[in-house]
Amino acid sequence: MEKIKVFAPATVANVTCGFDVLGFAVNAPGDIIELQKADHNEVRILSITGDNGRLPKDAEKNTASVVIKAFLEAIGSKQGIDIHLEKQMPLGSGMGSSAASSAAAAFAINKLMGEPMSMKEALPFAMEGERIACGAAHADNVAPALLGGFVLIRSYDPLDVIKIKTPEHLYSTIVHPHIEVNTKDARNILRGQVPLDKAVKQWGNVGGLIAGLLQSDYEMISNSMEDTIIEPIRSILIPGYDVAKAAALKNNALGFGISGSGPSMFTLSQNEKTAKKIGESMRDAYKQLGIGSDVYTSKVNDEGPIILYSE
Ligand SMILES: Nc1ncnc2c1ncn2[C@@H]1O[C@H](COP(=O)(O)OP(=O)(O)OP(=O)(O)O)[C@@H](O)[C@H]1O
Ligand SMILES: N[C@@H](CCO)C(=O)O
Repeated sequence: MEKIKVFAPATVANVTCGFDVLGFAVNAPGDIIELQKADHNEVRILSITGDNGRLPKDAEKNTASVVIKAFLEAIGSKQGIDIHLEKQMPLGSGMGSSAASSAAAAFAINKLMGEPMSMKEALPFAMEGERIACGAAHADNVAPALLGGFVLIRSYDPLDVIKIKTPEHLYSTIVHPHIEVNTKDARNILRGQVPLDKAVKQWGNVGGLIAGLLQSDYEMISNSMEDTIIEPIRSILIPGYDVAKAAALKNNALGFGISGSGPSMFTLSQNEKTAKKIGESMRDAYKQLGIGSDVYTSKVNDEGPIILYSE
C-alpha cells in the first residue's frame, strides 16, 4: 500500500462519573487523514483544512504527526510520510478533536505499514498525541476513537482497556455550544484530592453504569449518570449548563453530563426519537441564551476508524 485515507470518529470522554476512564465513540463528526509514502525520510504535514489556520503544521506539535513519528520509531522504520489532514470538528470542543486526529493517524499508519500492530498495541502511540494536545496522555477519547465502542480504561499502568457492550438501542445526543474550552485549562482547575465520601459515590456510579450497560438496564444507567467530583467545578466554565441540563432531563434523557472537558454536553437515551427531541430542546435552550450550537445524535459507534480509500 502506498496511500491511505481514513476517517476517525469524535468521542464522548468521562461519561459523567468516569473521569479519564470511560469514553465512547459516535458516528459523526470526526477527522479525515490521508497518508502517502514519500521518498524522503521525514514525517511532513503538507496540508490542513477545516482548522481556520489554527493548527500547527510543525510535525513535532500536531497530534497526527507526533503519533506517526512515535509509531515509525517503535517499528524501527525510516519511511517518509506526507500527511493531509481534514479537520471536520472544532478544536477545544469536548468531542475529542485532538484524539480523532491521533486515532486516525495511528490506524492509518498501521495499515500503511502492513499492520505490524493490533489496535490495542497501537493505542499507546495514539495516546502520545493527547500528551502533545493537553499535557496528559489520557486515553478516554483516543481509546474509543481507535477501538470503537464504549471503552473502560481499567488501568493506565499497565495499560488495560476493556470494551463494554452497550444496549442495542442506546443513543447519545451531543450539544456543542459555540464557545471554546481548552482541555489543558479545564484540567488545571481540578483539585488533586477528592474527599472520601465523594469518591465512594463516584466509584459506585462507575460500577453501576458499567453493570447497567452490560445488562441493558436503563434505570441503572440513569441512576449511575451522576458526577459528584468534576461537574461542580467544570460546569462553571460552560454558560447555560444548567438550562441545557434541565431541558434534556425534562425530555427524558437518561442522564446528562459534560462531554470530555466541555463545552459540549451529552445525554444518553433509549431511542432515536427521544435523542432527537433532546437535541432540539438543548439547541432551543441555547438559542434563547443567544448562543449558537450544533447537535449530533448517534448510536455508540462500534466500528471506530474506517478506510475511505487506499491504493
Ligand atoms: N491534529 C490536531 N487536532 C486538534 N488539536 C490539535 C491537533 N494537533 C495539535 N492540537 C492542539 O491541541 C489543542 C486542542 O486540544 P483540546 O484538547 O483543547 O481540544 P479537543 O481535543 O477538542 O478537546 P477534548 O479533548 O476536550 O475533546 C490545541 O492547542 C491544538 O493546537
Ligand atoms: N478525561 C479528559 C477528557 C478530555 O476530553 C478530561 O476530562 O480532561
